[in-house]
Amino acid sequence: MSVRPEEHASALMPRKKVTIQRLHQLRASRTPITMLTAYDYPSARRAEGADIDICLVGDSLAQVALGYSSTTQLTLDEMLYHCRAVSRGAKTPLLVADMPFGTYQLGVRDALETAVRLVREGQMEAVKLEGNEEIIPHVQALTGFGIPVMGHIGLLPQRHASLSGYKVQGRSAQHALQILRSAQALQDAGAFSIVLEAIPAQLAAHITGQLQIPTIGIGAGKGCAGQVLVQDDAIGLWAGHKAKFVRRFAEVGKEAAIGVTGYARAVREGTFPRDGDEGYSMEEEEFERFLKAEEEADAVQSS
Ligand SMILES: Nc1nc(=O)c2c([nH]1)NC[C@@H]1CN(c3ccc(C(=O)N[C@@H](CCC(=O)O)C(=O)O)cc3)CN21
Ligand SMILES: CC(C)C(=O)C(=O)O
Ligand SMILES: [Mg+2]
Repeated sequence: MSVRPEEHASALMPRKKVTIQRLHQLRASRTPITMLTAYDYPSARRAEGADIDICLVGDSLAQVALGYSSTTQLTLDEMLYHCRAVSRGAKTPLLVADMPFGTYQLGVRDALETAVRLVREGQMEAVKLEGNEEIIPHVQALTGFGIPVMGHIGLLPQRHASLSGYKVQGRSAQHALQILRSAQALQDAGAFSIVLEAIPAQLAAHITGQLQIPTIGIGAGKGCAGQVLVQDDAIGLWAGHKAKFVRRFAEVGKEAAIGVTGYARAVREGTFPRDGDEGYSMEEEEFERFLKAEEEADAVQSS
């Protein structure tokens, strides 16, 4: 197989920062956009190493990295802490952070304050908000001040209570139309891209065709301009619920369990560490001198 010129170049040269303009080029050339979550330095390094286009510090970290029962428990300070770690590990991908639940609902001013903190303290380059018409003023204000905004429509995990769970959205003609209108309104408000979560593939493909900005799907079929997954789902590290749209491209969780149980067993069996191996030693003569020195010091003290 021949190596395409851009692949060859990327192997030799430092990768070029992914910009919003670059995302639009990818969409125009029908090259699928890759987006993946990262919650910390090592996961960000993996995203960087795989040439991921957009690195998302998703509020899914609430469940996946912090053990909360839903994303609504996450605080802005917790999100900022993870954003800083990700920004140290991923330099090339566009860095996007979810606006945590409760950090934009109180008003446009609240949204601006949150987004400014994510950019300034969290070192993020763009923010993502879940919502439809009700967030249009927020999107207009943020983009008006030059903070790029990614929309997120369809299944909105921050609203799992009012949605009665994590369910596919837009299966009726009426609801599908509402989702299309939301997408158009978000584009008009200045969003640079929109995540489409858990909606029928036909609807996602139709919305993608109607919009100028790239759509990024999760459980939305292959007709989107790009795809996003939670990294822990993609590498088989998340042991919790597996949604229908998840594919595990590796089984890291199983490997990790083998490593941890193997370590515990070896320590208990006395096979780790081995004599001489896996440790440090000093010259036998020097150790003898040490024992003698100890003896002499003890003798001086007891006299
Ligand atoms: N590990 C992880 N991956 C995610 O994708 C994710 C999170 N956590 N946490 C925050 C939200 C929650 N998400 C979810 C959670 C569950 C389903 C789910 O189970 N959906 C059903 C659909 C059932 C239906 O209506 O037909 C499924 O069976 O896939 C979907 C998205 C997506 N986000
Ligand atoms: C799954 C993506 C779209 C997300 O919002 C998250 O990880 O929080
Ligand atoms: Mg999210």
